[in-house]
Amino acid sequence: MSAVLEIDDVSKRFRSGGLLSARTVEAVKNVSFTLEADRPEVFAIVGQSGSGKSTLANMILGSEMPSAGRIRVHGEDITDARSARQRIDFMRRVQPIFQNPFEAFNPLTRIDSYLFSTARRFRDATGAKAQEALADEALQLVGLTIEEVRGRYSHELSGGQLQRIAVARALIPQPDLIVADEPVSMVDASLRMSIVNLFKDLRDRLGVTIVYITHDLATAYYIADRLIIMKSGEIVEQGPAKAVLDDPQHPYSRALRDAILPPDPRRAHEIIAG
Ligand SMILES: Nc1ncnc2c1ncn2[C@@H]1O[C@H](COP(=O)(O)OP(=O)(O)OP(=O)(O)O)[C@@H](O)[C@H]1O
Repeated sequence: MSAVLEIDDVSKRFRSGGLLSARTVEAVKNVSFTLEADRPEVFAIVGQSGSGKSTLANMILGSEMPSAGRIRVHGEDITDARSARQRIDFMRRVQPIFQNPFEAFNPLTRIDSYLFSTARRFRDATGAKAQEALADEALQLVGLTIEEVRGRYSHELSGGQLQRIAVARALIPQPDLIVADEPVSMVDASLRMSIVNLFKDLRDRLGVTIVYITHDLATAYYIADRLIIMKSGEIVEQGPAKAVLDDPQHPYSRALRDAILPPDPRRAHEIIAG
């Protein structure tokens, strides 16, 4: 069986500055890892600000192209030119969750219409009834119902509820890979744990592989099966999340861990809940 995701020696360089002050930033350098299809997991990409996490996420989502290396989703090279049909198929299989749920929804647009249009676009649901049924099914997977959401606008819902709805929207296309970039950092501490647990639940109940991008070692310790730790675009350490964070080998990972995790990291859940 092919891998859900193969990142093969991927690098990304950006040119910035003006004509006279042009410089090149190596945001991601020679990163490789594979997420197997027969083993759904939460795979964390951990690092401080500027370590290249979002650039890597954007390349997995196809919104940035690598400067070098290959990215394959189910064996298909997404760095190759693709037809519109292939692009839609890719978007169905790989769904993003972003940091700020308030920015994910236009305040003037009813929240339910996002779910209905996703059902129309990715599941060919043409009638209102079919769209509602698919929206409700996805909302129930995240602990909500269509009754709680129908006719409402983003300002009428909490950050935690909106992030659940963003996850529900991402589930409608029935993806096998979700790329979540700092999905709990803008959610109230009191609701953070429930969102974090939701990702574990999607892995276990639906078999969805989650790429979880974070600067927060406590949530990574709590939910990730495996992780990579990035510094200045490079992987400095990788492996099973708990083994790496219980006994980090690289000085950078040790410093990160000592700064963020409690002396007994098994108490990470206390930090997440605030
Ligand atoms: N479009 C761009 N043009 C120029 N430089 C960029 C661009 N995008 C990112 N970079 C640079 O690449 C490096 C990695 O940035 P990136 O946003 O991927 O890091 P990050 O780990 O996600 O950080 P954060 O957690 O702050 O979002 C940084 O030095 C950043 O300034």
